[in-house]
Amino acid sequence: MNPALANFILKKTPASIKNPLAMAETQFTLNTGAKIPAVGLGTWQSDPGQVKAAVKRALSVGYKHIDCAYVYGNENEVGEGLAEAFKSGVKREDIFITTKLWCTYHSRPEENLDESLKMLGLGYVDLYLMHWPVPMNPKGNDPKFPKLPDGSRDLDKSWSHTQTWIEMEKLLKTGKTKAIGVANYSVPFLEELLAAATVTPAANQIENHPYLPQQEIVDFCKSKGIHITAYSPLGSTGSPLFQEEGVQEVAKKHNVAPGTVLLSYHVALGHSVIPKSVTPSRIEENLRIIELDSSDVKSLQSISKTKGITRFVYPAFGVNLGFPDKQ
Ligand SMILES: NC(=O)C1=CN([C@@H]2O[C@H](COP(=O)(O)OP(=O)(O)OC[C@H]3O[C@@H](n4cnc5c(N)ncnc54)[C@H](OP(=O)(O)O)[C@@H]3O)[C@@H](O)[C@H]2O)C=CC1
Ligand SMILES: O=C[C@H](O)[C@@H](O)[C@@H](O)[C@H](O)C(=O)O
Repeated sequence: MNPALANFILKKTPASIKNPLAMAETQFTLNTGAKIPAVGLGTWQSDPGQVKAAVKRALSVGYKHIDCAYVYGNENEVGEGLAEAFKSGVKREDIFITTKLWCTYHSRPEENLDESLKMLGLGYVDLYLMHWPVPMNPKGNDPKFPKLPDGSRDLDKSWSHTQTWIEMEKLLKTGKTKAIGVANYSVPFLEELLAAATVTPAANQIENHPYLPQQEIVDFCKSKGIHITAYSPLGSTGSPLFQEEGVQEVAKKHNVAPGTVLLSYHVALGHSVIPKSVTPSRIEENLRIIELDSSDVKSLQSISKTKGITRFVYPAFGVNLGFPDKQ
């Protein structure tokens, strides 16, 4: 452990909180039998110029899990950070790397995975996710965000997300990914996928926090053995959930920062969580996970009943993705 961090934890940890770093080392078991670390570093909107240092820092202070995506446009730099971490002794087999298939590659998952692996400088990833269940035109006017003349996203209506999944299943035999999963799947989309699937997704990565509990998809995934990874746990850009009074109350009770509560909440639920930061002190801070009791969890889960539902990430695909708050 980084001595500076150990010192920080010792000084800041009230006696009632048992070893928050050990809590951050929690792992969950996927339906493949592999372990996924509870806490990972997010990399969306982590600028080139910053993300290499962020990845290096994270791995040096104890992160074992990095969340990436082709569409983030920074996998090259994430790869540089990984390479430096490997040089300083981190072992590939000790860390868990997720990346994601972008929408314009739905009919060509292996091609997109190969591009990500090349940029990341890896021979395999631990988890490959379908980023959104929405195929976009692979031959449109932009390789990532093709648009129609009216400005709307150019979707590939000749291809279905279930076909994409069947193509993704084939990746398991290549050894280029250890597991496959989905992201941004609602119950109706997941039902459709499962009806066509031979392999049950290992994970569903969804937006999840006290303003968006998504209990219906969380329960559905649990019933099917699909692990939940919570994205935008702090409310995404600018971490707006730090200002939420209900979160602050629980933070005050435990004498920790609101971020610790927002992250510990998912670990208490048995979910992984992937906060993004490029700020060294925050990267370290986000490894602090405490044990929340059931009354804390209940009070965090009830916040949206009074404050309403807020979904921070909902790209304008122009498609009904089946989430109840968007009907
Ligand atoms: N599958 C999908 O479609 C999606 C996946 N994701 C994944 O989830 C990750 C996390 O979600 P994201 O939307 O980035 O948002 P987060 O909820 O992780 O919030 C990130 C923001 O919070 C700030 N922040 C981080 N830690 C702290 C802290 N301790 N105190 C104060 N502020 C803090 C960051 O600032 P700074 O960096 O400047 O420190 C940044 O502005 C993404 O990076 C990505 O990997 C996210 C969205 C969609
Ligand atoms: O992972 C992060 C998000 O899903 C992000 O990739 C999308 O919101 C993308 O910017 C889009 O506009 O479709």
